[in-house]
Amino acid sequence: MSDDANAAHDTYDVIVIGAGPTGENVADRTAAAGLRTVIVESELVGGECSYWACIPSKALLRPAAALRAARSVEGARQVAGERPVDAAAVLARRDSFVGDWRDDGQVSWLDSVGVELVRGHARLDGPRRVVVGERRLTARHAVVVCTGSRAVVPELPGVAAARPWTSREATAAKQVPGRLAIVGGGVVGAEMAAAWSSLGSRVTLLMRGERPLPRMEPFAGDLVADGLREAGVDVRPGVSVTGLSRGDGPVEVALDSGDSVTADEVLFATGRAPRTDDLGLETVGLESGSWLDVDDSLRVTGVPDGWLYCVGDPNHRALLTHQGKYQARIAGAAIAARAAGEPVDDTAWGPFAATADHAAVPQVVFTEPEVASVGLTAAAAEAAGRRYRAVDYDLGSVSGAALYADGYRGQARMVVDLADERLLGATFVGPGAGELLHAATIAVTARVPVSRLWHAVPAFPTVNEIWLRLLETYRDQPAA
Ligand SMILES: Cc1cc2nc3c(=O)[nH]c(=O)nc-3n(C[C@H](O)[C@H](O)[C@H](O)COP(=O)(O)OP(=O)(O)OC[C@H]3O[C@@H](n4cnc5c(N)ncnc54)[C@H](O)[C@@H]3O)c2cc1C
Ligand SMILES: NC(=O)c1ccc[n+]([C@@H]2O[C@H](COP(=O)([O-])OP(=O)(O)OC[C@H]3O[C@@H](n4cnc5c(N)ncnc54)[C@H](O)[C@@H]3O)[C@@H](O)[C@H]2O)c1
Repeated sequence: MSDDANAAHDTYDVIVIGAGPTGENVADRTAAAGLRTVIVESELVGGECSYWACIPSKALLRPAAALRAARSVEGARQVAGERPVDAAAVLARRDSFVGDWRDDGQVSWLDSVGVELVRGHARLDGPRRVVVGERRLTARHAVVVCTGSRAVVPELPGVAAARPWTSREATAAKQVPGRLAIVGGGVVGAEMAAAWSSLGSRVTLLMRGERPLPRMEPFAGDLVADGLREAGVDVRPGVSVTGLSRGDGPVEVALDSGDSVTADEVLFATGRAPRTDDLGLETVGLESGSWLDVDDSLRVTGVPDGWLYCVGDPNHRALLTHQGKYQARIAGAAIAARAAGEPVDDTAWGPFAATADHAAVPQVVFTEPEVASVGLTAAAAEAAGRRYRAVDYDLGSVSGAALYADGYRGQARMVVDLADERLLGATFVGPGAGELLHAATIAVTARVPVSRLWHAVPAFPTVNEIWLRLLETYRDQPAA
């Protein structure tokens, strides 16, 4: 092939960097719109979510949840018995969910939707240009950064020699450590404490704040802390790690209280950083290693001609797979419309605006009890200066919950905007609460008036009857 032919071959309509769930979805959308699309991946097609995050973590958590569900119903309890999960079988099931860390299945899918794959580390090299090893790719319409995030480990004395786990090792470990210390009480810390304690580790959860899950309603963190303690986790709020030491044996984790914790492994679950270093951002006037600001059509702000997009974790809007995939659908539609010279109206809630990122982000934390939330918490509504009312109800007191599990314990809250009596947010905590969430997501997204929610009748006897109780409480008990 002549040099000219090679150059033409490496010109695409759209170049996507990173084949995690968000990159795959952008590429799928632009290819479906008839745009010649290439995706570049430096590790495994499927990204963090498929191999070291969502999928393996949920695979580790689910068997213990199933066993607890059986044990919480008289009649089934007697058959389920007292034994813990079979750790080897749980790890083997996890391995099968991650395809033994091989990406053949996802590569075939890319092929089936007409997206070309280039393996290697991509770097920007000026406007619309991307370099991958020897290959130089050029984009006619858009380059989309979908590079995800990585775990942040704080720089503490002795941390490197302690060989700490991050979320990667915590989701991929092949052996159950006898003792596991976890630093950080966010979502990863809480879920991994639940998972590894169910697999037989003696877990100590160290957190600086009062309770786990500090961004959620306080009752959520309190109920999760109770659940973890009942599962045998040593939950220690209000402590900071000051240093670590490790020789050939266990690791010693020193605390500001003067105490220390001895463990076989230590996991740092202390937040994420964007994978935007070593990406050539400086060649297009952006700061290397920074989170990338985007508009609602996911275009990076401050880049002339609007050819650069960023979808998923590195735009820092919501570090969640489903939200990144939503952004991918929006960005894909906007890229295709702009490429076709069609007008892109990015009015809120239109096809080219990721408006839900600002108003209705759902999340489920798969601990015992589960936490399911969408929209604003009461504290966030307060901080946003909204006139709101928080309505609380004991989730365990609805008939559906009593039938679902003996002694069902849980709590629900809805946050109502008093300006127009529509939902701003909702949180449900309890066994299986994740499955309650989507009705709330629809109510918050569609801004359904409370008066109309009265007509949305929950089936009897399901846990969804909580909606009726929350609405009755809102109607019958005037705000304090
Ligand atoms: C332990 C854990 C559990 C989680 N559980 C959930 C959950 O249950 N539900 C949920 O919604 N979210 C969950 N998350 C969050 C979720 O994993 C992320 O939000 C999601 O993976 C983001 O997708 P992404 O496509 O933006 O990035 P990623 O999945 O990180 O994919 C990015 C891809 O880009 C590639 N890449 C990076 N730089 C380059 C480059 N320069 N060149 C080429 N390729 C590159 C990477 O190799 C990677 O494959 C969890 C996170 C963690 C850590
Ligand atoms: N089920 C899910 O939806 C799910 C599961 C896991 C992760 N995720 C996503 O992944 C992202 C990352 O999760 P994460 O738990 O790593 O981050 P996070 O930001 O949720 O929590 C990190 C916690 O570590 C604490 N921390 C930071 N530095 C510390 C230090 N030096 N010492 C002690 N504590 C420290 C922070 O105060 C915070 O509470 C989250 O944004 C979450 O949305 C989602």
